[in-house]
Amino acid sequence: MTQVWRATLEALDEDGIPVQQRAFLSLARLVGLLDDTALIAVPNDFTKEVVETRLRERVTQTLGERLGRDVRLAVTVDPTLADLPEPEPAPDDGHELRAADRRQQIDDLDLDDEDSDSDGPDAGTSAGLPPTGTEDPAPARNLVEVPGARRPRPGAAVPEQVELTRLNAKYTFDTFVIGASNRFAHAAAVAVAEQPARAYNPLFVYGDSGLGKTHLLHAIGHYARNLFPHVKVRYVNSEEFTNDFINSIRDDKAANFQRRYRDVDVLLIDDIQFLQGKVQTQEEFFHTFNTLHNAGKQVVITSDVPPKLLTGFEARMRSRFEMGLLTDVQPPDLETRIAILRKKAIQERLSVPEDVHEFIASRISTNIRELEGALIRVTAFASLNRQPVDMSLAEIVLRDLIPDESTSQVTPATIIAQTAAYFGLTIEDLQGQSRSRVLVTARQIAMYLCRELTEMSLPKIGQQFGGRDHTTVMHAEKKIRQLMAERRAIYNQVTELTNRIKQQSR
Ligand SMILES: Nc1ncnc2c1ncn2[C@@H]1O[C@H](COP(=O)(O)OP(=O)(O)OP(=O)(O)O)[C@@H](O)[C@H]1O
Repeated sequence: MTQVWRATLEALDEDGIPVQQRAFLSLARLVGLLDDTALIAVPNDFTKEVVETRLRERVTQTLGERLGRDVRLAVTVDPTLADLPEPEPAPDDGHELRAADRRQQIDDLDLDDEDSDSDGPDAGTSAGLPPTGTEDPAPARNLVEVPGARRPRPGAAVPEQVELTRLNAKYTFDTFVIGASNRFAHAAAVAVAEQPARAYNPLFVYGDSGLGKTHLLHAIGHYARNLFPHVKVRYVNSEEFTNDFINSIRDDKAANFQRRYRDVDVLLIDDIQFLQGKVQTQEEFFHTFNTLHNAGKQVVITSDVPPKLLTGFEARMRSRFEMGLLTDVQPPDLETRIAILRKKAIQERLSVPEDVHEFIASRISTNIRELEGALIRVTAFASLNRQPVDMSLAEIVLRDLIPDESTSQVTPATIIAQTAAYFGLTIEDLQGQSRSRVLVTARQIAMYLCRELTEMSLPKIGQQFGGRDHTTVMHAEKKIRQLMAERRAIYNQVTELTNRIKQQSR
């Protein structure tokens, strides 16, 4: 596959393809072929748009020639392609710096990540070129099988025409720690995956933010697909469902939309509370739900509250949600929190002594996302300072950690305003389209902090930043975590900024 793609690019080069367009193609990977459809993965929506519009014809023709048959292109976004190897860490830059110095620090880091912000066509880099991608072809991950498609091999994928969606590879039952707080929800989720539509239908899982609902949904999808390779699974956040619905009306593609959601065996719908008050979308979901349920297809729903407390929903909808099994997830007890940290440390290959796990688990009790965030902070600090992870280090890093209750007062407005002030930028800068290195990094830090310090969903955070896509927020979170582990300057900046925001929000 790699060779065919390389040959295609070489042929396009020889053909005299403009350098800008060539640069976009260097970010793309040929990840699979199914019948006459070639699946191309690109790192962001902007590259997808360019490949699908300006480059489609040339690529289709050249690739077809290399393969000796006619092909069609399907382009999918895989944000992991945007992850670039980083140069060596910068020296210690200290804490007390002015805004201009902080911007300079980012500029000095030699980050090559302008691609990370996958927004509109006017969002090009200063040179008008996308950055170069990694040379290794990244496998398209977590592609979910769809009607008529064969089960994808590892590293291969299925084309978009027959529908394709994503599951997070990390969210499996294997990586899910069972404790008293989630035992019932876990057992119900396993039962549903083992017997879609025959165990409990719908399965409705509710509970506060960061307690593993999304994790369980994805795990159901993975496990069901492993057991029944031909099962068609679709995971969707209810905000994406809403956007998809609105777009389908706008583009007159209602039939496509209905096929996408009704022609599945297992529909996993996350955070249903976001449909609150959206009358038309609810109506559409109601029909989707009924169609699937009547056809003996599985529906799994998550929410922050039980159906009875879902305000802004019609009674007929709430009663549908109660037809199957209701289960909640509770904050984990201390033992479960420690077990989650242990598992996370093993997963991320972090060496963390037992007393540090216990210390972190004792400090953070109500949100597993925060628990993981604290572990990452401690280990990142240790690696930056080339120190072993021990209690005294953990105490220093978590000293300023303000108890959970206060985090609910942190708003995205505070985060954006504080981040702008910290870097000497304007709020419009952070919400706008500029892709200078400093702005991209500052924006990513603000997105990361929204993810860490608020309970907002990815799409909601994206909206706070000029209507950016949820994948941009996901990428920002990952990027900043990675930078914090590798760059002392970024670690210091994020820590200092976090403290300011928390002080401000007290
Ligand atoms: N029991 C568990 N074992 C291991 N990891 C867990 C567990 N529960 C949650 N996590 C981890 O905690 C993080 C937050 O979980 P998740 O996103 O599933 O929460 P959520 O309930 O869907 O939150 P939200 O309502 O904000 O979307 C994820 O990284 C997830 O993998």
